[in-house]
Amino acid sequence: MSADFVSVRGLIFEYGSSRALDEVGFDLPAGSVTALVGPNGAGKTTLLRCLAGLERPLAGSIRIDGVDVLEQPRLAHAKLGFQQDFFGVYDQLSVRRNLLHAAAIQGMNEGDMESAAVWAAEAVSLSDRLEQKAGTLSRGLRQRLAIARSMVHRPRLLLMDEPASGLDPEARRELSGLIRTLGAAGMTLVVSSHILAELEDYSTHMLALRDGHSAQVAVLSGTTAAKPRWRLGLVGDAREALAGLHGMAEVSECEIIDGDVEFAFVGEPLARHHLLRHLVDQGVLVTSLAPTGGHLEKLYMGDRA
Ligand SMILES: Nc1ncnc2c1ncn2[C@@H]1O[C@H](COP(=O)(O)OP(=O)(O)OP(=O)(O)O)[C@@H](O)[C@H]1O
Repeated sequence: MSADFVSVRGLIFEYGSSRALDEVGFDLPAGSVTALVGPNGAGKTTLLRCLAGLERPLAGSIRIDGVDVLEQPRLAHAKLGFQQDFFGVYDQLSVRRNLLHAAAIQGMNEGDMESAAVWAAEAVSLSDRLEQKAGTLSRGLRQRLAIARSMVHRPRLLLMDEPASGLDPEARRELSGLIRTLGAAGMTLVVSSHILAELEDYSTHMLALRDGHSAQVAVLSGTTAAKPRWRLGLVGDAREALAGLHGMAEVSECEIIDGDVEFAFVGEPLARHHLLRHLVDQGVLVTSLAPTGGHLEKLYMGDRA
């Protein structure tokens, strides 16, 4: 990862006399998948619209891959895609026509549009639906089409505003898989949401906004999403549980919290069963094992304190 693919300094944005972004500044490395988190009204959408060059801030600077978004918005537009709700998805048009339309809006040569549409459909696993009308797709598939539209010109940066809103758990899981795949393919992504659990799956970085102020970007891991964390409820001495967990292959980052033990654990349900069995065999008085809100939630809540 190289540093500073996205670089924001002193960003101020006001709606009338109401300040939505107040001296926001951060850097994001290339290839990162950043969870943009914050409560309702924190300024997430406003920030994304500024990054996309759709709003002009009162002050500050935004550079994307070396391009000054405020001075060269057209050049910046070529480098980024912005997915917001189902904006630009036309229900009466086929998937192919929707994608060709997006390619035309991006100013692509006519000769390149067809291959771009086919590539984008493939990237979001819609190749087998190219001739289907968008209006007949499920919500999850329409969301994928909206994402495909926003990346038809192969941007290096993809901005997504609440992409999982309104999706059922199955479609959310598929969306997480898609975002992971795009990240693994080298795309830099910024994904906003106020549901931390869904961001946990694929984010490498977290940027928290609160009342228009940004906190420092937190690194969740080098290149992959943070490991899921679990909390072990106990009666008795937590240090015994810690000793029991020591050296188990799937377990890392153990810590004692309020008499319980929290740890990162990557493994199937059967591996969890073996873990519990091992602890019980060691005489550890286990009362519960449950997933925590995860690393991201911990960082976010810590940031609030
Ligand atoms: N068009 C607008 N006119 C006036 N104020 C606005 C406008 N859009 C947003 N705001 C205000 O700016 C602030 C930031 O809003 P924004 O939509 O960026 O927050 P958000 O973090 O995306 O919120 P949510 O999670 O609810 O989508 C809020 O106080 C909001 O009321």
